[in-house]
Amino acid sequence: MTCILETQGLCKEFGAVTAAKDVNVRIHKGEVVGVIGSNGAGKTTFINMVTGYLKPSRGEILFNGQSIIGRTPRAITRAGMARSFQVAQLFAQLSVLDNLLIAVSAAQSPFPSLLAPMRNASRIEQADAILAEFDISRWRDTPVTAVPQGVRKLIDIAMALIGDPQMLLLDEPTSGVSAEEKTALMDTVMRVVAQHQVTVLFVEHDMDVVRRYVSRILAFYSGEVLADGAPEAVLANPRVQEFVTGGPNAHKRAAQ
Ligand SMILES: Nc1ncnc2c1ncn2[C@@H]1O[C@H](COP(=O)(O)OP(=O)(O)OP(=O)(O)O)[C@@H](O)[C@H]1O
Repeated sequence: MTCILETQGLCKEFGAVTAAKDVNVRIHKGEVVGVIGSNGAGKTTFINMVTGYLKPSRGEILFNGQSIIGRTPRAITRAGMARSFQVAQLFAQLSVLDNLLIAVSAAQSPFPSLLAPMRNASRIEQADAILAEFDISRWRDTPVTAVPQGVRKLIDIAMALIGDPQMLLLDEPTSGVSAEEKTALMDTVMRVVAQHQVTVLFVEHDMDVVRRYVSRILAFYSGEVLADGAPEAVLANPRVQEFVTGGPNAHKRAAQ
């Protein structure tokens, strides 16, 4: 299997707080990896370092074998690694189409000009195509403020996919989305990323979602990788049950 992303001895301290401690991870092309961990375990810190939003205190990050330490988020996106955020980063007053046109324009030009017309036929065609892939074309001309939370999440992920990345990092794609909507949302996301043959790493708190979609789990605790492997093995790991999931039947107890 070809390694697409590797971290070596990745560390991050915020004053006295250790948010990442000697994180060594190898992600292979085509994997769908779930990142789990309780609040404050270091999941977002890991994603922020890998995507250039946060400078590691120490360690190395290789994307397709090349060091990306010190590169800007924009340079990392252009190299083929895109991301979405816990809270969708959208222009709320603009229509869904206009948000996508901004992403298309940014992906086409390294220095998008404010004077260049954003609405040209080929850009609109590209934006319409991705809306159709995510099955959200009916929201095309609606301002983002008026669309449901689940659709906002899809728009954010659609924007990340515009530049045709090789790898996509999703920070809590189902946060803020109702339990009933989660499966439909993730079914859509996984269908589209499979069509684009993108390697995916996503942070998720809902173990039902994790079990359903991932081929591998990375479990974080206190800035360290506590377990890394097949979902059944990681979720059955006593330390993961103690520090991350709260026991084998925690999700059933929480629902009672
Ligand atoms: N900018 C920052 N300044 C100071 N401390 C920070 C900063 N960002 C994160 N931390 C701390 O680093 C640790 C890891 O935080 P991180 O946000 O990565 O956890 P997380 O696993 O993503 O949590 P959650 O599930 O709540 O999003 C926490 O103790 C957090 O308070």
